Amino acid sequence: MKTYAERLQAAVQAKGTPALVGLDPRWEQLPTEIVERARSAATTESEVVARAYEEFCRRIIDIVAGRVPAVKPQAAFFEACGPEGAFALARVIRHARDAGLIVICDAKRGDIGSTAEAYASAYLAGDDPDAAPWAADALTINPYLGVDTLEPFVRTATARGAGLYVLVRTSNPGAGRFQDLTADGQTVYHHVATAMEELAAESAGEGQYGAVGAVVGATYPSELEELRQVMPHVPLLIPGYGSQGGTSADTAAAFDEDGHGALINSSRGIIFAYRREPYAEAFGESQWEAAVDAATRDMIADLAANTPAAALVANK
Ligand SMILES: O=C(O)c1cc(=O)[nH]c(=O)n1[C@@H]1O[C@H](COP(=O)(O)O)[C@@H](O)[C@H]1O
Repeated sequence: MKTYAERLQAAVQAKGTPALVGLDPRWEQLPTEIVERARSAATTESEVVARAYEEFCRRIIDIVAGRVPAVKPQAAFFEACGPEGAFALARVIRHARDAGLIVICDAKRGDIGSTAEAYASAYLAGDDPDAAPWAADALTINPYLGVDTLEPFVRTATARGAGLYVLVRTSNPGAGRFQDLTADGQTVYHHVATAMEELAAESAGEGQYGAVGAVVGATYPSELEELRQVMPHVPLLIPGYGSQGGTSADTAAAFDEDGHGALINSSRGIIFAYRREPYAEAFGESQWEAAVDAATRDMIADLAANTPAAALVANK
């Protein structure tokens, strides 16, 4: 069995980019053709929405699978349409895995240890897609309940070759209200980072990166720089690029000199590219898939031009 870090590194190297496409389907922004097809095929409103989300995400996966190493389905949007949404999410994850992509399920779970165990076995399939019903390679985790609640996730991840991304310094405007509080002379996020580094170093073995990753927002570049120093064994997931204002240069400190160590996520900026310039003018809604492809290529080029991810292209 390969570890998550090994599989991730191979996927990033093969595609030559750390770009991560976020699958955040939003009803009001879906192309009309998809909405209409779903309406004609389903009866209840939640069936219509779930069917539309599934088709939209499958088609995005088909476009980006040749270009990027990973996708990040956002569970919230699927959960919002009830049981049909849960089935749709499971099928979208499968489809992405069948397309050879690493799948990070963004469900931000976290609970007392015995409950965390159930979450871990539900989501963390790791190397074997049949090992869990939501067959993800990795899962986002909320660490607020304490390190003991992370241990069941770490055990399952290590046993199955799966990964975790623990919220350390989030991208939202209010992130600092709790995360920047200081205790024992350090910020709360710094304490969380120190604990994640210990867990990652334990699971890294001989390798540079472990199974325990961290989420750090692109919208806080100086915190990102600090956190990369604190967590040398921790693979990073960086949201906030694009729609939230983070730039490629803001993410540069996340990478090692070979261009590994971080995935940079963009969700709305890619999947709804047809709704914003320059893609709206160039493609429009009728060519929304071409807009997705162009926005993905532009993001890949931007990361290669302004971050150490350039080394991935050179070594491809
Ligand atoms: O865990 C995450 O992915 C996450 C953490 C964070 O600090 N900020 C953040 O935006 N996210 C997620 O990343 C995605 C960002 O979407 P866009 O702003 O559309 O690129 C959403 O699915 C968010 O839930």
